[in-house]
Amino acid sequence: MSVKHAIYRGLELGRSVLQLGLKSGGRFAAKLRAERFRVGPSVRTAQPQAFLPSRYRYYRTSLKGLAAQLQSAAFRRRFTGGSPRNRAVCLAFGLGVGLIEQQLEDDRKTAATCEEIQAVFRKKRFHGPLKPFTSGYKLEDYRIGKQIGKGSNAAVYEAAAQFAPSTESDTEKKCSQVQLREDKEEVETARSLTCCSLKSFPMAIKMMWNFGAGSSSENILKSMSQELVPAHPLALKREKEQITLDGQFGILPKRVSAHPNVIRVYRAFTADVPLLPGAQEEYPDVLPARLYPAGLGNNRTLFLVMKNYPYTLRQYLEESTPGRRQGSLMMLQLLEGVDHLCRQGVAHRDLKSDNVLLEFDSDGCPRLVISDFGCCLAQRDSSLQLPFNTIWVSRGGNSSLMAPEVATAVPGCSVVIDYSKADAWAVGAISYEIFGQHNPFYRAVGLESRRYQEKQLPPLPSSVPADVQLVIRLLLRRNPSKRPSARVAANMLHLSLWGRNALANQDSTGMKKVADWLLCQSAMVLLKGCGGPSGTSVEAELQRSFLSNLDLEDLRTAVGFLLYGHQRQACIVSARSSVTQVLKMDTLGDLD
Ligand SMILES: Nc1ncnc2c1ncn2[C@@H]1O[C@H](COP(=O)(O)OP(=O)(O)OP(=O)(O)O)[C@@H](O)[C@H]1O
Repeated sequence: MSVKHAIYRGLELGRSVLQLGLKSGGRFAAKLRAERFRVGPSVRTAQPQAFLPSRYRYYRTSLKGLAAQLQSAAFRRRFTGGSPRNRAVCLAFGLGVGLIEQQLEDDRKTAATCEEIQAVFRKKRFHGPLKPFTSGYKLEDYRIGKQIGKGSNAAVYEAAAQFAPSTESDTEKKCSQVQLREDKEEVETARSLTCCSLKSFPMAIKMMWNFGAGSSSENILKSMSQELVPAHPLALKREKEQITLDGQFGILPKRVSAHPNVIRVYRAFTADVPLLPGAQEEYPDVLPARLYPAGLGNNRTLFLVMKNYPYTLRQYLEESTPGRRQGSLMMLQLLEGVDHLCRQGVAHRDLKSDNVLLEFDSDGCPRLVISDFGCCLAQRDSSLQLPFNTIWVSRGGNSSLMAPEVATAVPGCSVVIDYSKADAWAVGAISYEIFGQHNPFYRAVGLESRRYQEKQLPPLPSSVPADVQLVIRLLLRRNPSKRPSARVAANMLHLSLWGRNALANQDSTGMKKVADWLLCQSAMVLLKGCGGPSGTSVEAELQRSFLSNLDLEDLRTAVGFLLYGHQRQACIVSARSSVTQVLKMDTLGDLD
């Protein structure tokens, strides 16, 4: 073996040890975090060694031991005393081990940076879009306007509080700003009409259709409990809450905290079904016999009060095609919303463009809000694993957008469906609609989530940024273990939108440049937050969401995916690259 070869082999060996080190380092990151919280919130006040978990300390000590051995006389005699080849191997191996130490130190610093940033941004909690109000637990508390939507389980009406006569509100101001920014004349006319309506009726009331739940409030709340997952803590009247918490009728479902991209239910109450506009023409069968003799509905039902949004995502996309940046921001909001739900142990299970509501921020950027939790999985233990032992267990709504692992599950005694990445898959499919294409899993294209092959996915237009195309392709991977989580996919979009410079000349192991970028980004978001209304823009909300959920491992995975995508892209663009090279990279990508 030549000296050149020997150096090469030594470095390879060192690199392998380094990679092993990084993997183990990652596994210990969570422990490291836990330990740090035990010691105290500030890293600077603790001695670096004090917050290292014991296995991590052991690991570092072993590596140090290894390095020491390398320097020991016996070791030197054995390897360095011989040929130049042995000396080269030894030198390179030592270099590898030195790199590990440095890498671990960098990792520790980056993890600490992530946690400090996270702590700062977690303190600023998001409060819902409507101003808090104290009344509103009865149907008579509201003025009800025209019908604004209808699904298979409910009709939705615009509403205003009787107890708060409408004044020049925030909604009004926002509307006029949106109107000013709108350039297309016809859209302007439609939107100003919508805005007038939103001004008079800033709320929406969803009246559930009640067939089988009976007419007692407890039974209604129990059978429609999933609708309460996005409910405000004060949504139910105190006594009702007590009955449902302590009474014989079981407990309320878990509830998710407020998030800019998840609907907030402000009030939930039961009341007698009223005869609302269009009821006898549009949904006579679900009315109680008192209102329509042939009706099959029960006398009482559940009402949910929310903010009134001017569009659903589907309606908006029927009249507009978002540009590159706006489309990326819209997709990112869905991923942030899904990640928020996942973290709280909730899977929506019925994501589609009708179940996403849309309004505009003060800059005219669409803000997306995930709504309709009627099919969600929200288990008390926050697990996203559903035992699937009989065909009577519901897999969720809308079978066209059911992730492959859900659609192909066959019931059996120890079968469990894992929903942790199912909503992220649906976001991948909806993203086609956001970028002006047919959803590949609807009739026009006709793929079936049960049996499609990834290579059958239709190409996206070249106007869609390459990173976004990569994220969509990854989200639609059949195998959930090869699919990024919503968090990782969101991180990829954040990095692509705001952190491209941090990725230049970056490899997936060293994260120092990314950590520096995170610090700059945090400072910028904090400054913007102090500067007034820009703090409530969609972009600012997204950046805060990202910074409050930082995790080194998720970030590293996102960087890895993006770098893989960039290399692949460079390979394709390069005139010299051969098809086999690109194919080889794709196989590698499939393996990670
Ligand atoms: N807060 C809201 N603001 C404005 N429109 C709304 C709101 N909530 C619902 N809608 C409209 O009402 C429609 C039906 O609402 P929703 O999807 O919640 O009903 P559903 O019967 O549970 O639907 P599904 O058929 O998906 O089960 C929506 O597609 C939308 O058009």
